[in-house]
Amino acid sequence: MPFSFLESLKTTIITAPFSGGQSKSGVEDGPKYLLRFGLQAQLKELGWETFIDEPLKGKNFEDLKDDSTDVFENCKHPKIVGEATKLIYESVKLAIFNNTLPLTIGGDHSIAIGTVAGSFTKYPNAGLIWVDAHADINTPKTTISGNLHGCPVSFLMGLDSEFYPPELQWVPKVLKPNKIVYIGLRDVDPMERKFLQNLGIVAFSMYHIDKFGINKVIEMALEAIDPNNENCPIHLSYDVDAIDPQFVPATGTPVHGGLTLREGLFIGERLAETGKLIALDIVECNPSLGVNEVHIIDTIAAGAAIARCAMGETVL
Ligand SMILES: NC(=[NH2+])NCCC[C@H](N)C(=O)O
Ligand SMILES: [Mn+2]
Ligand SMILES: [Mn+2]
Repeated sequence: MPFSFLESLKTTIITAPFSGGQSKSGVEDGPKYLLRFGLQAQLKELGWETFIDEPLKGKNFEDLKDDSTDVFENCKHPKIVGEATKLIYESVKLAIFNNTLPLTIGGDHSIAIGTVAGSFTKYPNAGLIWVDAHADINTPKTTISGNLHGCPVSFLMGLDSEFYPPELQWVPKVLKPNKIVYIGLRDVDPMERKFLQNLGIVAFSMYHIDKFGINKVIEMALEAIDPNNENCPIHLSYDVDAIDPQFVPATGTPVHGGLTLREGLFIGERLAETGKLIALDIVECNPSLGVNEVHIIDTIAAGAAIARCAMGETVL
């Protein structure tokens, strides 16, 4: 039975118009564009009862990005990242304890600090599937860019926690290394690679997708986070830059050699089929980075299609 963790098909679309985890502006418009594209109506069409929560409403995080004092060591904007992710955390918790599936639409990937902390509070044995060109497991100590969207996984695991900015010390360390699996990696920093190796984190890069095919990779990913078949729930955190920039050009840190659009959507479809999805994030759609209208539409359409596929468009 699809979506076995839900009493009925209910979702809370949580808007996370936040760009403070990186330096390019425009990614805060992702939620607006996805909604304007008709995401809510499309999910209704699939049979979902939809609610909307806007936890960052009335906040002026974009203006606060100009505050040059909001730095900690080499981390940029820890104050606003701390505040925004906490609000998102509360919203995801509320949605998930109300038996709705939180669909959080970003915004940059730093927001996953809040979404994963929220979903794992209800489902501590959940597994996290991180679809991304990047590992996002830098710590405030290892980050080269200083951008916190490159660090959410480390905060959720509590890596290098003695170096955390005060505003991010609230983050519960909910994630164990054997409960995350990556799909789509192709741009991993040297220190990130060390973490993956030392912690034994299972990661399927583009190499593995070429070698085994996407279906086999997903089977192996599912097995990695739930080796004893204990019906572990799944949180899917989907950075659209996992998909090749020829299909998803309007994103902040594009990397060539990514998933085809079909491979990217198949991940969603296959996870819908498991019936175990309990939370979903779609992040890093940045309409401002489209060179033309087609780039913007392709990117937003892909973001919406990922959500629909993961929520049963093809297999419900
Ligand atoms: N969510 C993302 N797009 N992250 C990109 C991170 C890139 C790089 N590894 C960094 O830490 O800055
Ligand atoms: Mn990425
Ligand atoms: Mn990411």
